[in-house]
Amino acid sequence: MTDTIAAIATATGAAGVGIVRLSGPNARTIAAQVVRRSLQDQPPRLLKRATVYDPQSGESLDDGLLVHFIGPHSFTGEDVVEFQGHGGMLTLAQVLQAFLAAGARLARPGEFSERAFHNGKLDLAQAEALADLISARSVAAQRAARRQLDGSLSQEAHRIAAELQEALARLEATIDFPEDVGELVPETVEAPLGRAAQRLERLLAGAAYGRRLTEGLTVALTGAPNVGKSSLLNALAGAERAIVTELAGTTRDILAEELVLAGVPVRVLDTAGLRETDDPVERIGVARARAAVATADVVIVVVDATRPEPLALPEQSFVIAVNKSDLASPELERFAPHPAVAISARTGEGLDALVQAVIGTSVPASDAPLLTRARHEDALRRAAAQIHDARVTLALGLPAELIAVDTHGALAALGELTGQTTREEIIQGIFSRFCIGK
Ligand SMILES: Nc1nc2c(c(=O)[nH]1)N(C=O)[C@@H](CNc1ccc(C(=O)N[C@@H](CCC(=O)O)C(=O)O)cc1)CN2
Ligand SMILES: Nc1nc2c(ncn2[C@@H]2O[C@H](COP(=O)(O)OP(=O)(O)OP(=O)(O)O)[C@@H](O)[C@H]2O)c(=O)[nH]1
Ligand SMILES: [Mg+2]
Repeated sequence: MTDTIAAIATATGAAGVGIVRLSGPNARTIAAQVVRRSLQDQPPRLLKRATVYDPQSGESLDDGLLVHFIGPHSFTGEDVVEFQGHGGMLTLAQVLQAFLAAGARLARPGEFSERAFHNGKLDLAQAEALADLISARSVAAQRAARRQLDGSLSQEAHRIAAELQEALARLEATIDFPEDVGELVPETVEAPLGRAAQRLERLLAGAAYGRRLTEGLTVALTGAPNVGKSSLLNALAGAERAIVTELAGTTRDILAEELVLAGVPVRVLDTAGLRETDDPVERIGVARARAAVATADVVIVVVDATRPEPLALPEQSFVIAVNKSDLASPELERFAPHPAVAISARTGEGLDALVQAVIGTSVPASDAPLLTRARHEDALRRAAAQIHDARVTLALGLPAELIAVDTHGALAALGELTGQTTREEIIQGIFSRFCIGK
């Protein structure tokens, strides 16, 4: 029999109210033992007062509200009981212990959502959206997660699948009933395949931005001393965070700022200017600067427009910011073929262009669903490649069987988005990265 699982569903820490949640076939009997009353005469989905008792000592642990849901009409699709008690680390932990002592098992991270998925309450993309919603660090990321949770991404996947099914129906009719259906009319297969390809392309166009929204980005500022790295950090933050002076070698420690740039959560690292120095403190700062730059997703190499010096370019993706454009007009050509943007940390000129270059992708304008994970993009790229193969095969006038194989492959890749065709290990990997109680 399926285990009945329990976990604290709310964040631990000082809080007004907190929830302990149970899900599984014994949820009601376990809860009845702990609150020492039957749930028989408590209607589902209705809150009622309840006191939780320690099953060993009989001592009362907390006084709160209890609600139960009868499967399949619950979040997980199983029987669910929630106790809403006083928040705080100790009380909720004691209530949880009482449920465990009465026969529940501690839930693994993501196990409630995993059960909701297996019971058809959520598809995989929606379950991922729940995790993304919880960890969203910008309003744009939160909105993307909400849209995905609503099922708009899944619906788009279903629309694409319907086009593929239409193509397959034509193909299979000519394969199975050649004498009734006659020759394949290529256009009847090409049209739905073309529409599917177009929809996929539109989704894939927003993938880079969507992934940045959920995953965020670490950006390091680097360059010679005094070029304006700290001034740029302050300009991006819109606040005087870093110390700025006209002295070279001002910054020593790494300063990290969590910003939201063009909707994307970005951790910006200001670092010490790179130079050879005898100052032992600055030397440590320079070593830390190099280490920080090595870990960044994108590096902004800041250069002073009044004395553009030769640069050591980083290994990873980077943008050259030619600063102090208010003092000297920057010659961007000298940095070709590398991406370079003229900016002034003082006047704010060029900062939007710099942010766009750093985010590395244009911000999609439409309200279309966004692909928010590498997993989605990978599955849809494989689907698009298979559709491409199917169309080529069709154009070459090859047998319907071959076109059908590619189209089936595309459908399978597409089904990974919603979990219809996703392997169990991958599904478990996805849920194991959720937080406890979700
Ligand atoms: N207390 C509490 N608040 C919560 C959650 C929860 O589990 N518990 N949620 C957890 O993420 C979210 C709400 N998600 C939920 C989704 C479905 C059902 C549910 O009972 N569904 C039934 C009935 C549907 C209906 O009446 O509209 C069903 O699907 O059959 C409950 C919560 C956010 N707030
Ligand atoms: N006119 C002008 N001055 C700037 C600009 N950006 C920075 N400065 C000036 O350049 C000097 C150095 O700026 P910082 O931001 O401290 O330079 P840094 O790269 O952080 O220097 P270190 O921390 O020493 O490596 C200061 O006097 C700033 O006011 C700019 O866009 N225009
Ligand atoms: Mg500085």
